[in-house]
Amino acid sequence: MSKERLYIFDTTLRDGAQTAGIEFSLEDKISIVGLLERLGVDYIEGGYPGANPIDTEFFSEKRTKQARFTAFGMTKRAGRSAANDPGVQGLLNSSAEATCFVAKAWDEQVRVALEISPEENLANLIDTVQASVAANKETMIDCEHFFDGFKANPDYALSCVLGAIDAGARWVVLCDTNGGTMPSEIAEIVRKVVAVVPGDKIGIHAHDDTGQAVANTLAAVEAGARQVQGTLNGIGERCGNANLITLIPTLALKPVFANQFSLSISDEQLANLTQVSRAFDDRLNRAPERQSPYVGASAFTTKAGIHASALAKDFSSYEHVPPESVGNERAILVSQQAGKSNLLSALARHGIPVEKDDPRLNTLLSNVKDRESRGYSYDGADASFAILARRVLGILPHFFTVTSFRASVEQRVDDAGTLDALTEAVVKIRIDDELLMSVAEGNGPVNALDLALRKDLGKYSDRIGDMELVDFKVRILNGGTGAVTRVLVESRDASGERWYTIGVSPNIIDASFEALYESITYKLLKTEAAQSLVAM
Ligand SMILES: CC(=O)SCCNC(=O)CCNC(=O)[C@H](O)C(C)(C)COP(=O)(O)OP(=O)(O)OC[C@H]1O[C@@H](n2cnc3c(N)ncnc32)[C@H](O)[C@@H]1OP(=O)(O)O
Ligand SMILES: CC(=O)C(=O)O
Repeated sequence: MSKERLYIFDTTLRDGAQTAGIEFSLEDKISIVGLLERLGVDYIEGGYPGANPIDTEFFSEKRTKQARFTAFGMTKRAGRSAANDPGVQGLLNSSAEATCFVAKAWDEQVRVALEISPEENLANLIDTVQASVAANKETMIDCEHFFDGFKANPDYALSCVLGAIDAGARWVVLCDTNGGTMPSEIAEIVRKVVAVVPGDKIGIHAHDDTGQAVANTLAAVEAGARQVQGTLNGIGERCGNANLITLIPTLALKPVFANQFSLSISDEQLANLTQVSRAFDDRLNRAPERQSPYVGASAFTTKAGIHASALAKDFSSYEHVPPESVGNERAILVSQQAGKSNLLSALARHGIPVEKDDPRLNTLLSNVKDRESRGYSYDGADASFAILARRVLGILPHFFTVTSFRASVEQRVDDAGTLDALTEAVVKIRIDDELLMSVAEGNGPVNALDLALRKDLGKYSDRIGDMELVDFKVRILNGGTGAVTRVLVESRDASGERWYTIGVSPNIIDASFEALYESITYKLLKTEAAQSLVAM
């Protein structure tokens, strides 16, 4: 059976640009087009030429290679022709291949917000579509407030859809502008529209004000709409738009949709999904949501021992799709919720072979659970787990011994009252029979300790030369007098690998030093493995 085509329309650069706190530069826009083309969407709505200098420049040339480059704007204003409307002409004279004009489809809103009659609004819509079609643009109408308008006056809302189609629009997009419509209402109204207009001319644009934009979009598709609009990671006005990063894999992988529809997105492009979503967050300078469907770091992660045991036998036990289909990874964590299956999986990841009936596994498991009850948290500190495991299994090489360390912070106030801080750390270590002492100044005690510890590591110095501390997080557990401090250190080296180590103590300096010490130990373990490979 041949499949029906479903079109993906991205509005990250237009509705997404209406997100509070997000402003795209020209460079951002160009780079985001690159991400969208890696995914393979059909349409990229690049913004609103004429509305601001960046969008106008963006539309001065064609920015897409495969996707239809689409310009957004509003229908012509009352009292002038489309030819004399600079806003409409801005779109028609742009490099866009397609245009998408917003027109109100709720008669009440036409009277209140535009202060014109519904008939005049409809005439503006029709004139604008005709002008755009005459300019050779693939033309779309976004029917603003369509669902609320349909509930209030279905005849008027439908007359906007029919007027646009008769005037030559390729698509009419039904917008849940206020984002308050329920999936069952969306389905019912879309069914009524596709009873009079072919579904392959109808699109859906849903906002997420009740957290149901994706559900509303899927309901519209099931009811007959054939173009879906949305944004990367669901950004957009107020609570955002339908999240394409959730919609695309659902449409591509879930049999209820995949058996009926084909998309422009290939399996190879779908496997870029996680990378695209994370690269987009990077560009927005924000951390990716761990629990995002399909692409979050936790999307295919399990902590529970019972689940890890079943996953080891059959991945589909706790995975609704294979993680690699969307470019994500499976992870089985070690924590208080773990069983031996979690340990075996984590040990295998670190290249430590242990049999399931090895009695040392029970010792390791009780060690993990005991330490977690004291504040350690190994699910975020995999490198510390590798060190603990090697220690308990008796296979941790002895690199060096810290014989003492000290950090001091001195505040000096000069005669003018200016405060000057001096932070210094001293670390003494023993390597074989050699005693080494390093002193360093830093911008805080942890920085000074880190610098002192790494300053002279004797025969190991050249093995840690490329590592650096990337992030440092402190958390106080159990407030009050019994408080302990948990420190998580993130490190990386020239290979690009990042690793996480943890320290716990009532004293923040001790906790930090433990995490720093383990970070260096992990790096030495890495290089030890590399050296033994070279020696082989
Ligand atoms: C539901 C949506 O998300 S629609 C997308 C909304 N996006 C944006 O507005 C972002 C970009 N917008 C802008 O930069 C500016 O609003 C501009 C450049 C488009 C217009 O700026 P201004 O000319 O100063 O108008 P302003 O923004 O104050 O008001 C919008 C005007 O358009 C009119 N208008 C709104 N929708 C439409 C429409 N579909 N068709 C015709 N006119 C419309 C309004 O009645 C109002 O007219 P008025 O100035 O006579 O009162
Ligand atoms: C056009 C649009 O973004 C809306 O109606 O929500």
